[in-house]
Amino acid sequence: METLPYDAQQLRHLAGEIITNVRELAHAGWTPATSSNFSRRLDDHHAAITVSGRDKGRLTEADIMVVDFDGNPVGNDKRPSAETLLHTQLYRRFPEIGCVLHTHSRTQTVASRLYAPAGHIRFEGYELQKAFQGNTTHEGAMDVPVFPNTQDMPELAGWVEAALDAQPMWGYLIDGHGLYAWGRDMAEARRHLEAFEFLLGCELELRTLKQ
Ligand SMILES: CSC[C@@H](O)[C@@H](O)C(=O)COP(=O)(O)O
Ligand SMILES: [Zn+2]
Repeated sequence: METLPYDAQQLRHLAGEIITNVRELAHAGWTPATSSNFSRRLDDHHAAITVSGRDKGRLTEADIMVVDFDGNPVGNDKRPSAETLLHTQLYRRFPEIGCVLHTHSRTQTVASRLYAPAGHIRFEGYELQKAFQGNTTHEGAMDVPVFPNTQDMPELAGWVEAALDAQPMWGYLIDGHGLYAWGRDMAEARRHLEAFEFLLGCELELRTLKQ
């Protein structure tokens, strides 16, 4: 029998966790038309990630595959998410990161369009800023980068890398595309994702009300 370079039992556990959580995100309408992708760190060299193009609301174990941190399939010949590099760059750079979530909600997409010219969106004075790991107060500003969209993943990953050099962050937007958020485990990454969604929604609503 082939010996796999990762723990197959752990993969099954993480795949189950991805399937359950992503089904909930899909039912919230955050993964329209097969968009979005999701991953968990397996170990120091491998991640479990969604196969490209699958309906994220109906994932099964067959829709989760293993890649190395260069984005190459390991132990399978499936096609990993088109945006695999945006996941693996985080696992490679931050050993503490265990989960990366990418969604395409309407709120995220509209906000990305509105704030792309500024290059960031600022959250200031929200109690929910404390949902982000390390934040202990609503005081102070939190800038979430908004990158241009491109199909050139190494280019996009380069912009993300530069932003990570400049400031601690738990997520970013891509113009006309969606949101990336991450955390040490699934629960933390989801908390961050939900906090981003809520705060972006508040900013959009305030903009409308103020007009
Ligand atoms: C279906 S359009 C969205 C895709 O182009 C992409 O942005 C996305 O989020 C999903 O791509 P995938 O390759 O399935 O991981
Ligand atoms: Zn996407």
